[in-house]
Amino acid sequence: MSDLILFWHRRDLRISDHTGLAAAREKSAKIVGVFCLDPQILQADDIAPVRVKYMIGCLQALKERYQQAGSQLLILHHDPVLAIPQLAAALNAKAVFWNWDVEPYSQIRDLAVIDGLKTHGIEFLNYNWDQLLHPPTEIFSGAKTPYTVYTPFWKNWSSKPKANPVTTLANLENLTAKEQEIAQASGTINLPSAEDLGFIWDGELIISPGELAAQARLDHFANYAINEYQEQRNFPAIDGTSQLSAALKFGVIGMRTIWQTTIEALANSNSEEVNASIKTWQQELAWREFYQHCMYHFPQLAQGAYRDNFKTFPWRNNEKYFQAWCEGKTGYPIVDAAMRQLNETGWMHNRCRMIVASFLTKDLIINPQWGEKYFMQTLIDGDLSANNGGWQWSASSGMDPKPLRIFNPASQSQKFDAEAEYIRQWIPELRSIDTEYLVSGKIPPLECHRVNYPKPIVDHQKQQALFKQLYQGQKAVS
Ligand SMILES: Cc1cc2nc3c(=O)[nH]c(=O)nc-3n(C[C@H](O)[C@H](O)[C@H](O)COP(=O)(O)OP(=O)(O)OC[C@H]3O[C@@H](n4cnc5c(N)ncnc54)[C@H](O)[C@@H]3O)c2cc1C
Repeated sequence: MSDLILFWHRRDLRISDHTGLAAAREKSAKIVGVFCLDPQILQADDIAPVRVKYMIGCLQALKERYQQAGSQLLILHHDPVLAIPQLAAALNAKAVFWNWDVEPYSQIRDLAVIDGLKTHGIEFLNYNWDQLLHPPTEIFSGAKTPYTVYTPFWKNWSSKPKANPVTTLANLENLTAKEQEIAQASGTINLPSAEDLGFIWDGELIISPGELAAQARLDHFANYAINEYQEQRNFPAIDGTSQLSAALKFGVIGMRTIWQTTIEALANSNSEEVNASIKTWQQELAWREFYQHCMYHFPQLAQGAYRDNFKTFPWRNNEKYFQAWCEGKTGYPIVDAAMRQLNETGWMHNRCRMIVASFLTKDLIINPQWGEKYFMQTLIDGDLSANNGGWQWSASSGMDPKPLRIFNPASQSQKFDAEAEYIRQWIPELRSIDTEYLVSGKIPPLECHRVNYPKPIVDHQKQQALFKQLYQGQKAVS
């Protein structure tokens, strides 16, 4: 058996601050990366072309990083359950390493890959939780159960010491010429483009792919916006958040690196306000981990409502309303601006994600799973755990202890887009309309007609009353 370790990348598209790669490096210098384009994932109906384009860009960057380190990244386009063990066996690899993941599909697939490797007598190592600061097997309540409420989770999670970034790989050994031939004969291919795979995204990528770009984004955020994050993160017209979500989804930047940056920022801070801002950002990072822990411990979340009274909720599911919501044509300016930002860029501000999700579920009374899926079909950062967590929170169907949360689109606009800058940015036909009308959502019908903008498709007051009535009915039957 050779010294070769194949490192199977999935949501860890980088070589710096990578715990799984560091563990492999302790065993051998001959490490070759492999990424498998999984047809079962790519053929699912919840894939966003913009996300595939970003991922392919990250794979291109990862290829270059491997080359700089002296090795290479192999690409497969096949069922990994078969392709990974076959490639490892053909190359006579000593072992296959990868990082563990919380998603139900990944866990089942990984166990099947392990079985395949065992039949070839190939070692494997999969216990690193590289994408999290604390694995879901580490944070439990006093009763030794997983947390279902964020605040006590945060208290426990934040009190634990965090690991430092690990050393970046260098001076690796590559495959021999003979092994290159074997790899090719075993199904490795050149990296296809997103278009080759059938995913067409005509727009620009608003987030540059690759670990160097992610590091630059983190540095920029840590130098500027992090200091005012607590105040500015809520205003969608302001560039006040990190926009690191896509990089975090694909593991293009290490969590330890991010956390260390926050510790350095705290050390350099000279005011209580800045400290509070940095801590608020740390709490957002913890929300990400909370939702991943929840998905690991409660995989049924991926199938629908967590709370019993939402499992049989009588959603109205009006297809026309849903279409209007998707297209940003509901007649509610803040909702429409947000949906158009999503459709045009593949990203949406967090405040607006909450507004549109509340609107879909509480005003249009549409099953949150419809919205969750549409987000997955359009978001550059679409991620099962974070998306599901966000939708269950907004629909009140999840673990959030607050029983019912209904956002009023008008008061959300008045608070967070008081000058209607965000609305005007994303809805060009409304640029000439008075701010007061835009933020209140009460555009006179004649003005709507003049600029060819729809009148509100539903009445917020009536719909929220109806939703509450349906909710009370459900409580009574559950
Ligand atoms: C209905 C809904 C759906 C969502 N879907 C997704 C999704 O598919 N993918 C996704 O990454 N986030 C999702 N979020 C969470 C959040 O909106 C985004 O992570 C955030 O807007 C990304 O922007 P940012 O990187 O500038 O965030 P920042 O404010 O800079 O936060 C830093 C990082 O913390 C994490 N984070 C922040 N807020 C949350 C949160 N509420 N839940 C989980 N993680 C968080 C993200 O990784 C983010 O990049 C969703 C939220 C809602 C309400």
